[in-house]
Amino acid sequence: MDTLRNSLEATGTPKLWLVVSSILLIIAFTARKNLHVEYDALEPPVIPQSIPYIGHLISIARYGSSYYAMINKKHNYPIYTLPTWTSRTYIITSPALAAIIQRASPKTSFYSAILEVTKRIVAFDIQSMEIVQNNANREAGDEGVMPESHDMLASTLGPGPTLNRITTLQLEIFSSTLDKVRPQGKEVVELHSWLREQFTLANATAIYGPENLFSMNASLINDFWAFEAGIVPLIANILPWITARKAYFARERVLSGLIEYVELERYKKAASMIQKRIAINLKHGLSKKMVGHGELVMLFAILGNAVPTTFWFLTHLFSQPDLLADVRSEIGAAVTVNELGIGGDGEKKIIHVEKLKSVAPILISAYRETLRFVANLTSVRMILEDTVIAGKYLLKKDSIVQIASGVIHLDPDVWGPDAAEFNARRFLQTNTSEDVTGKTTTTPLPKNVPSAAFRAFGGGSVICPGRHFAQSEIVGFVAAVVMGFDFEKPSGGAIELPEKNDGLIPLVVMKPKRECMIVIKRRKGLEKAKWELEL
Ligand code: HEM
Repeated sequence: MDTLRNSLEATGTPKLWLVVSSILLIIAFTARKNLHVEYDALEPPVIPQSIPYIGHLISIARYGSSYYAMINKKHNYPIYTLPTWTSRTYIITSPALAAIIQRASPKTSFYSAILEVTKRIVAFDIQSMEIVQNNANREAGDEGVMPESHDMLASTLGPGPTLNRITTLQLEIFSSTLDKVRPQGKEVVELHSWLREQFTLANATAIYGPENLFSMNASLINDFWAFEAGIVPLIANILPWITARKAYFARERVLSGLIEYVELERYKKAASMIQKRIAINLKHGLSKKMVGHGELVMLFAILGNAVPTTFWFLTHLFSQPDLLADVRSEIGAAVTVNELGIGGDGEKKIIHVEKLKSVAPILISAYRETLRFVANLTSVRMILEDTVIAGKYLLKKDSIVQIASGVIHLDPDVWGPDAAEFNARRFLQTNTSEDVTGKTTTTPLPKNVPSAAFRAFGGGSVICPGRHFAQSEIVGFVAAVVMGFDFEKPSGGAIELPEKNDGLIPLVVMKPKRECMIVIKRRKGLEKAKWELEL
């Protein structure tokens, strides 16, 4: 308890694992009798824990996703059971078993697993939870908040004119915000914060319209990221106004902005996917206030992974000068040049983002490799009925299954002996068919790697619907930065790759361990160029 007090006094916010472990320890000793869990001999092997009932929970809170890697190093099971509190979680580390679990089945459910977490993220009230949980697993057809919202997002964010409209707008906004970045001399920026600034308003404007909450009140941008940084303690929900003080009050302000957005019907100027989403929620009886709350999880989905993915994509490119030169030369083939008209100064250079798919295979391969390298999000499902998978593992009703993407992404048996290294060319293939012999293109998966092994966007019926948008915006943005700017260390020379933080609970793509200060400047000889992104 002294340690807990010291930690509180030193930081104002205690470390989550300390709070969780202290509280769980007290409850465990008082409620010992009710916590006994029987295991069936057919369940996956049980990993013993050092402290009864709570050992794994404390370790997950303390070591985050690296705890799964630690267990894997010791046991190397394709699936195992982690006893947790009054139940168990099954952890899958084999792509073959992941493929079985992510297949649509009435015995497993994504929504039953995530809606409780969503409730804690967005602070839904009890009535709203009843509404969103109603028919979430399509027991009675396709009506209900979750089925309708899922189908609508899958269609509006799938390839086609609606997606093209949002992407075009997003790229236009990036072109104009990047054009305003004209560093004077040796301008030093913290890269992650700089990217948050570039993405937050651009995404919100393209998707939530010109009257989005951040355009109406710019201070909410910092509040959104303060909420995001404290999302795990908010989900733990143990006196969050004390244990996650900064995030809790920042979320209150963002929620007020979202409620105002809905009440004043500012969404009427938003992209059609947001208009439709809000219409579905209102139709099913959510109050305007709770519809506002619901948009917080959407903002989190849009921004939470795109920003850190862009961070790693850029740092990998700028820390390897040879790779950077290769990528610049590839992107050059997707650029057309126009002289600026009267009053213009320099050249207008247009990067054609769709064209990058065919002319810039190393760039696209490096994007996928970045995702493999840093996306350690676990896919979760709830087991709705006792079920046996692969003919031998019994999974018990009401348990959670997690697919440990971080472990699968770095498994040498799946990706080869260099699995732990970043290889920008991993997703390249040389065509052998007669018409295009010798032409190098990007492949979704290297030879012999099963599709369930690339887990950045999850898989199965709930695979991330934003993946097409994410690729265009991230690849487009990175292409413009690479062509227009140079990054250097403040002390000079190529930047160093920051260390990944794998010690957090994996709700989003990994973040860097420390701040990453860089000098940003326009490329020599191209200082006056105006870069534009077109789909
Ligand atoms: C690099 C960027 C991104 C990554 C790595 C990512 C990753 C993921 C993952 C892992 C899931 C869960 C799938 C599963 O468990 O099988 C997911 C779901 C989701 N993502 Fe993304 N995402 C990204 C960008 C986006 C963007 C830009 C949007 C919106 C425009 C978006 C919208 C969603 C939504 C709405 C869901 C929930 C799907 C459902 O309810 O069926 N994501 N994403």
